[in-house]
Amino acid sequence: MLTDELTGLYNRRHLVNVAFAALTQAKREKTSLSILLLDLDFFKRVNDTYGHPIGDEVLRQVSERLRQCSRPTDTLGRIGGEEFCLLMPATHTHDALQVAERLRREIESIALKGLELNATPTVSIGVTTSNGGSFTFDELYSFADKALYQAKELGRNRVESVLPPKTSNFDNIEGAYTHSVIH
Ligand SMILES: Nc1nc2c(ncn2[C@@H]2O[C@H](COP(=O)(O)OP(=O)(O)OP(=O)(O)O)[C@@H](O)[C@H]2O)c(=O)[nH]1
Repeated sequence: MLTDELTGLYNRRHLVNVAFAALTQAKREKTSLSILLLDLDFFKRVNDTYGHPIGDEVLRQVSERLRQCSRPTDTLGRIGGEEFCLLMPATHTHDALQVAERLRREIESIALKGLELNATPTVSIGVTTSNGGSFTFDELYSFADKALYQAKELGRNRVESVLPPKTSNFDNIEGAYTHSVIH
Protein backbone atom coordinates (compact mmCIF):
# COMPACT_ATOMS: atom_id res chain seq x y z
CA MET A 1 0.00 0.00 0.00
CA LEU A 2 1.66 3.20 -1.19
CA THR A 3 -1.09 5.70 -0.54
CA ASP A 4 -2.99 7.20 2.36
CA GLU A 5 -6.63 6.11 2.42
CA LEU A 6 -8.18 9.49 3.28
CA THR A 7 -6.37 11.72 0.80
CA GLY A 8 -4.92 9.41 -1.85
CA LEU A 9 -1.51 11.03 -1.36
CA TYR A 10 1.55 8.85 -0.79
CA ASN A 11 1.84 7.54 2.76
CA ARG A 12 4.76 8.10 5.10
CA ARG A 13 6.39 4.75 4.42
CA HIS A 14 6.45 5.27 0.66
CA LEU A 15 7.67 8.83 1.00
CA VAL A 16 10.59 7.69 3.18
CA ASN A 17 11.51 5.05 0.58
CA VAL A 18 11.44 7.64 -2.18
CA ALA A 19 13.54 9.99 -0.03
CA PHE A 20 16.23 7.32 0.46
CA ALA A 21 16.44 6.75 -3.29
CA ALA A 22 16.44 10.50 -4.01
CA LEU A 23 19.23 11.13 -1.49
CA THR A 24 21.35 8.36 -3.01
CA GLN A 25 20.86 9.90 -6.44
CA ALA A 26 21.59 13.43 -5.13
CA LYS A 27 24.84 12.16 -3.62
CA ARG A 28 25.87 10.38 -6.82
CA GLU A 29 25.02 13.32 -9.07
CA LYS A 30 26.05 16.01 -6.54
CA THR A 31 22.69 17.77 -6.77
CA SER A 32 20.45 19.43 -4.18
CA LEU A 33 17.37 17.87 -2.65
CA SER A 34 14.90 20.12 -0.87
CA ILE A 35 12.26 19.04 1.61
CA LEU A 36 9.10 20.93 2.58
CA LEU A 37 7.15 20.02 5.71
CA LEU A 38 3.64 21.48 5.69
CA ASP A 39 1.34 21.49 8.71
CA LEU A 40 -2.19 22.88 8.84
CA ASP A 41 -2.64 25.63 11.43
CA PHE A 42 -5.05 25.26 14.34
CA PHE A 43 -6.58 22.21 12.74
CA LYS A 44 -7.89 20.96 16.09
CA ARG A 45 -10.27 23.94 16.05
CA VAL A 46 -11.77 22.77 12.75
CA ASN A 47 -12.51 19.35 14.23
CA ASP A 48 -13.77 20.83 17.48
CA THR A 49 -16.01 23.38 15.75
CA TYR A 50 -17.35 21.43 12.77
CA GLY A 51 -16.70 17.79 13.64
CA HIS A 52 -14.26 15.15 12.45
CA PRO A 53 -16.01 14.36 9.11
CA ILE A 54 -15.74 18.02 8.07
CA GLY A 55 -12.10 17.98 9.21
CA ASP A 56 -11.57 14.97 6.96
CA GLU A 57 -13.13 16.80 4.02
CA VAL A 58 -10.86 19.81 4.61
CA LEU A 59 -7.86 17.44 4.61
CA ARG A 60 -9.04 15.90 1.32
CA GLN A 61 -9.51 19.25 -0.42
CA VAL A 62 -6.26 20.73 0.88
CA SER A 63 -4.43 17.56 -0.25
CA GLU A 64 -5.96 17.79 -3.70
CA ARG A 65 -4.92 21.43 -4.00
CA LEU A 66 -1.35 20.64 -2.92
CA ARG A 67 -1.26 17.76 -5.40
CA GLN A 68 -2.45 19.99 -8.25
CA CYS A 69 0.25 22.54 -7.40
CA SER A 70 3.14 20.05 -7.22
CA ARG A 71 5.44 19.12 -10.09
CA PRO A 72 5.30 15.52 -11.32
CA THR A 73 9.00 15.10 -10.50
CA ASP A 74 8.33 15.94 -6.84
CA THR A 75 6.81 13.51 -4.31
CA LEU A 76 3.99 14.65 -2.05
CA GLY A 77 2.93 12.57 0.96
CA ARG A 78 0.68 12.81 3.98
CA ILE A 79 3.01 11.82 6.77
CA GLY A 80 0.85 12.55 9.81
CA GLY A 81 -2.66 13.66 10.73
CA GLU A 82 -2.42 17.18 9.30
CA GLU A 83 1.22 17.10 8.19
CA PHE A 84 2.45 16.75 4.62
CA CYS A 85 5.89 16.44 3.08
CA LEU A 86 7.05 17.45 -0.40
CA LEU A 87 10.34 16.01 -1.66
CA MET A 88 11.91 18.11 -4.38
CA PRO A 89 14.88 16.52 -6.17
CA ALA A 90 17.37 18.76 -7.97
CA THR A 91 15.99 21.83 -6.20
CA HIS A 92 18.01 24.54 -4.46
CA THR A 93 16.76 26.37 -1.36
CA HIS A 94 15.92 29.53 -3.29
CA ASP A 95 13.52 27.64 -5.56
CA ALA A 96 12.15 25.54 -2.70
CA LEU A 97 11.31 28.72 -0.78
CA GLN A 98 9.45 30.06 -3.79
CA VAL A 99 7.45 26.86 -4.12
CA ALA A 100 6.69 26.89 -0.38
CA GLU A 101 5.48 30.47 -0.55
CA ARG A 102 3.28 29.64 -3.55
CA LEU A 103 1.74 26.65 -1.76
CA ARG A 104 1.15 28.74 1.36
CA ARG A 105 -0.75 31.31 -0.71
CA GLU A 106 -2.72 28.64 -2.57
CA ILE A 107 -3.99 27.17 0.70
CA GLU A 108 -4.89 30.50 2.31
CA SER A 109 -6.98 31.37 -0.76
CA ILE A 110 -8.52 27.92 -1.30
CA ALA A 111 -12.25 27.87 -2.03
CA LEU A 112 -13.49 24.81 -0.14
CA LYS A 113 -16.26 23.13 -2.11
CA GLY A 114 -19.48 22.46 -0.22
CA LEU A 115 -18.08 23.68 3.09
CA GLU A 116 -18.87 26.90 4.89
CA LEU A 117 -16.13 27.51 7.41
CA ASN A 118 -15.75 30.88 9.11
CA ALA A 119 -12.06 30.96 8.08
CA THR A 120 -10.04 29.32 5.29
CA PRO A 121 -7.34 26.89 6.37
CA THR A 122 -3.73 28.07 6.48
CA VAL A 123 -0.50 26.15 6.50
CA SER A 124 2.91 26.65 8.11
CA ILE A 125 5.89 25.34 6.14
CA GLY A 126 9.42 24.33 7.11
CA VAL A 127 12.07 24.06 4.37
CA THR A 128 15.50 22.48 4.25
CA THR A 129 17.97 21.44 1.54
CA SER A 130 20.63 18.79 1.25
CA ASN A 131 23.43 19.93 -1.01
CA GLY A 132 25.04 16.86 -2.51
CA GLY A 133 23.07 14.41 -0.38
CA SER A 134 25.43 14.44 2.60
CA PHE A 135 22.69 14.06 5.23
CA THR A 136 20.31 11.22 6.01
CA PHE A 137 16.58 11.67 5.60
CA ASP A 138 16.10 11.64 9.39
CA GLU A 139 18.65 14.43 9.77
CA LEU A 140 17.03 16.49 7.02
CA TYR A 141 13.61 15.85 8.48
CA SER A 142 14.81 17.25 11.81
CA PHE A 143 16.02 20.46 10.09
CA ALA A 144 12.72 20.89 8.25
CA ASP A 145 10.83 20.15 11.47
CA LYS A 146 12.84 22.79 13.31
CA ALA A 147 11.97 25.30 10.57
CA LEU A 148 8.30 24.30 10.81
CA TYR A 149 8.40 24.82 14.56
CA GLN A 150 9.81 28.32 13.99
CA ALA A 151 7.05 29.08 11.47
CA LYS A 152 4.47 28.08 14.10
CA GLU A 153 6.20 30.09 16.81
CA LEU A 154 6.44 33.18 14.61
CA GLY A 155 2.69 33.29 14.04
CA ARG A 156 1.79 30.48 11.57
CA ASN A 157 0.73 30.82 7.92
CA ARG A 158 4.36 31.43 7.00
CA VAL A 159 7.48 29.79 5.57
CA GLU A 160 10.76 29.29 7.46
CA SER A 161 13.90 27.41 6.53
CA VAL A 162 16.74 25.81 8.46
CA LEU A 163 19.75 24.77 6.40
CA PRO A 164 22.26 22.12 7.45
CA PRO A 165 25.80 23.28 8.25
CA LYS A 166 28.21 22.90 5.31
CA THR A 167 30.05 19.99 6.91
CA SER A 168 28.66 16.46 6.80
CA ASN A 169 29.62 16.04 10.49
CA PHE A 170 26.07 16.40 11.70
CA ASP A 171 26.12 16.59 15.46
CA ASN A 172 24.41 19.78 16.51
CA ILE A 173 21.24 21.12 14.95
CA GLU A 174 21.84 24.46 16.69
CA GLY A 175 24.67 25.07 14.22
CA ALA A 176 22.17 25.19 11.38
CA TYR A 177 21.50 28.32 9.37
CA THR A 178 18.00 29.77 9.63
CA HIS A 179 16.08 31.97 7.25
CA SER A 180 12.70 33.69 7.29
CA VAL A 181 10.45 34.56 4.40
CA ILE A 182 8.90 37.97 4.97
CA HIS A 183 5.52 38.49 3.39
N1 LIG B 1 -10.51 15.20 10.81
C1 LIG B 1 -9.29 14.70 11.04
N2 LIG B 1 -8.52 15.27 11.99
C2 LIG B 1 -7.29 14.76 12.19
C3 LIG B 1 -6.79 13.67 11.47
N3 LIG B 1 -5.54 13.40 11.92
C4 LIG B 1 -5.27 14.29 12.90
N4 LIG B 1 -6.33 15.13 13.07
C5 LIG B 1 -6.49 16.20 14.03
O1 LIG B 1 -5.57 17.24 13.81
C6 LIG B 1 -5.49 17.99 15.02
C7 LIG B 1 -4.08 18.40 15.26
O2 LIG B 1 -4.07 19.22 16.37
P1 LIG B 1 -2.75 19.84 16.99
O3 LIG B 1 -1.61 18.88 16.85
O4 LIG B 1 -3.12 20.31 18.35
O5 LIG B 1 -2.39 21.03 16.05
P2 LIG B 1 -3.23 22.26 15.51
O6 LIG B 1 -4.55 22.41 16.20
O7 LIG B 1 -3.28 22.12 14.02
O8 LIG B 1 -2.32 23.47 15.93
P3 LIG B 1 -0.93 23.94 15.32
O9 LIG B 1 -0.36 22.79 14.50
O10 LIG B 1 -0.10 24.26 16.51
O11 LIG B 1 -1.24 25.12 14.48
C8 LIG B 1 -6.07 17.13 16.14
O12 LIG B 1 -7.33 17.64 16.51
C9 LIG B 1 -6.24 15.77 15.46
O13 LIG B 1 -7.34 15.06 15.97
C10 LIG B 1 -7.64 13.09 10.48
O14 LIG B 1 -7.30 12.13 9.78
N5 LIG B 1 -8.86 13.65 10.30
